[in-house]
Amino acid sequence: MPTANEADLTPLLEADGVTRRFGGVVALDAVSLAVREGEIFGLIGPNGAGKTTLFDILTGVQTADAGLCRFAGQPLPSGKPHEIVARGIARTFQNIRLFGELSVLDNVLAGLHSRMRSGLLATLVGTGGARSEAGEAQEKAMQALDEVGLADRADTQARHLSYGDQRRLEIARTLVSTPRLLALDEPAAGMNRVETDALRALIERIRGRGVTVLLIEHDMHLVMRLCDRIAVLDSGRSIALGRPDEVRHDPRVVEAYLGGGRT
Ligand SMILES: Nc1ncnc2c1ncn2[C@@H]1O[C@H](COP(=O)(O)OP(=O)(O)OP(=O)(O)O)[C@@H](O)[C@H]1O
Repeated sequence: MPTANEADLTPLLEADGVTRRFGGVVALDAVSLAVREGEIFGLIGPNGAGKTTLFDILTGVQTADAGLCRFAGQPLPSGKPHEIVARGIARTFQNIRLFGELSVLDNVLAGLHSRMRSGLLATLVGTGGARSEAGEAQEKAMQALDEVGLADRADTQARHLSYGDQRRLEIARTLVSTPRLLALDEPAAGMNRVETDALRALIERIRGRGVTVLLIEHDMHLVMRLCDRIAVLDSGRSIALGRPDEVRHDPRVVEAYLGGGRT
């Protein structure tokens, strides 16, 4: 049972009975969870558990067959990623999606242009309004790069960044939309321990600014140290939810990870 204090915490993002099928595969089977404002919430589970599918539905990349998602108490539009970004949810993807030939700064600006009033063409042509808007965008992009520790690499081509830095650049791209909730899909994938520790400090800094963080992650060392609460999915069902120390010792979780030789 939640304590009185815990019950008082308002959910920011809710999934309520979310179901998704692919032919005969039930990727999500009436999954419900609530991410509270200001927390770092981890979504874990063995391969194929349904984590990415849930992430995709919460961020409008896929639509649910049944169930509802709410953000700040309002139903989330289904299958409309741009509207969802406008509501204050930003996300990264499991596979890095950068423009390798563009500079680090331009990669962040590319994320901003879609939201600028003047649009990319006016900015390139250089109309007055577009110029001042472009100046603001540049400033915002540099702030985001500073926040992730990449300001000194602004002119470097993205493809020359280390893997860990590319992942941090992806986070910078999301920060320019000043999200209220940041959803990170396997942010530590492919990172070494030093990079992962830096990532953990970065995510804690972002949360320190009041941003709620939801992440999918396979790196248990990171998840257990970083997250306030964790939900565990297995075969499309939510099998456990709680603080890291509660989840770690839950027999259903141990079975999900170790049963059947899965990792
Ligand atoms: N586009 C699709 N078409 C058919 N089946 C799919 C599709 N996307 C996901 N699935 C299936 O749905 C289930 C959940 O997949 P999902 O990718 O959400 O799991 P996951 O927990 O993110 O796994 P991983 O940790 O390996 O990324 C799996 O059985 C998967 O094969």
